[in-house]
Amino acid sequence: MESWIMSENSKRTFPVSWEELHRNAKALAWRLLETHSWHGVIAVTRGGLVPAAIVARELDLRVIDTVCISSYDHQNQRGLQVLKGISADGIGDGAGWVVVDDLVDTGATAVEIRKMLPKAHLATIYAKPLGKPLVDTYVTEVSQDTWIHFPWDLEAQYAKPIKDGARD
Ligand SMILES: O=P(O)(O)OC[C@H]1O[C@H](OP(=O)(O)OP(=O)(O)O)[C@H](O)[C@@H]1O
Ligand code: HPA
Ligand SMILES: [Mg+2]
Repeated sequence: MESWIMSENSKRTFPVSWEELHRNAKALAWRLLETHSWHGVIAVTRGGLVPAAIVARELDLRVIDTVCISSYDHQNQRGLQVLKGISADGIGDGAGWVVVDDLVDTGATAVEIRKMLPKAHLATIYAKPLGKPLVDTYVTEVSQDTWIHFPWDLEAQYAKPIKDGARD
C-alpha cells in the first residue's frame, strides 16, 4: 500500500513495497510489449536489476546485459562513475534494445546511457520531472522533492502512530 512520510531533511519519502514494485514492473513490460519486439534487455545496475528481471520474464527475453553506473551515496549525489559498459557483442548503438532502470531523477545517469547507446529505448518505473524528458517509457511520475525507497533498501519495523506526527 502506498504511503507518504516526510523525512528529517523535509523531502517527501515514498516507500515502495515488493508487491507494488512487481505490479509497476509488469505495467512497464505491458508498455514495452506494445512498443517493439526487443533483442534483449540491458539492466542499469544496481537499481535496474530487479525491474529488468521482471521485464525480461514478462517479455520472454533471455539475453540480458548490464551497464554499471553509480552516482549516489544513499541520498547524496556525487560524481557519476561508469564502473562497467556494455559486455555483449553486437549491441552497437543500442537499436532494438531496451535499457531498464528503477528510476530517472536528475537525468545524469540517463544522459550517460544515451552517450553509450544513442538508439536504445530507455525505460524506468519511476520518473521525476527533471529526468522525465530523457526516458522513452516510464510508469509513474513522482515530484522532484520525493525520495523513493525501493523494497531492497527497506525492512519491516515499528512505525509511530499518525497522531504522533510520523506520517502525513
Ligand atoms: O537520474 P539520476 O539523478 O542519475 O538518478 C537515477 C539513478 O540513481 C540511482 O542509481 P545509483 O547511482 O544510486 O546506484 P545504484 O543503482 O547502484 O543504487 C538510480 O538507481 C538510478 O540509476
Ligand atoms: O528517489 C530515489 N530513490 C532511490 N534512489 C535514487 N537515486 C536517485 N534518486 C533516487
Ligand atoms: Mg542506479
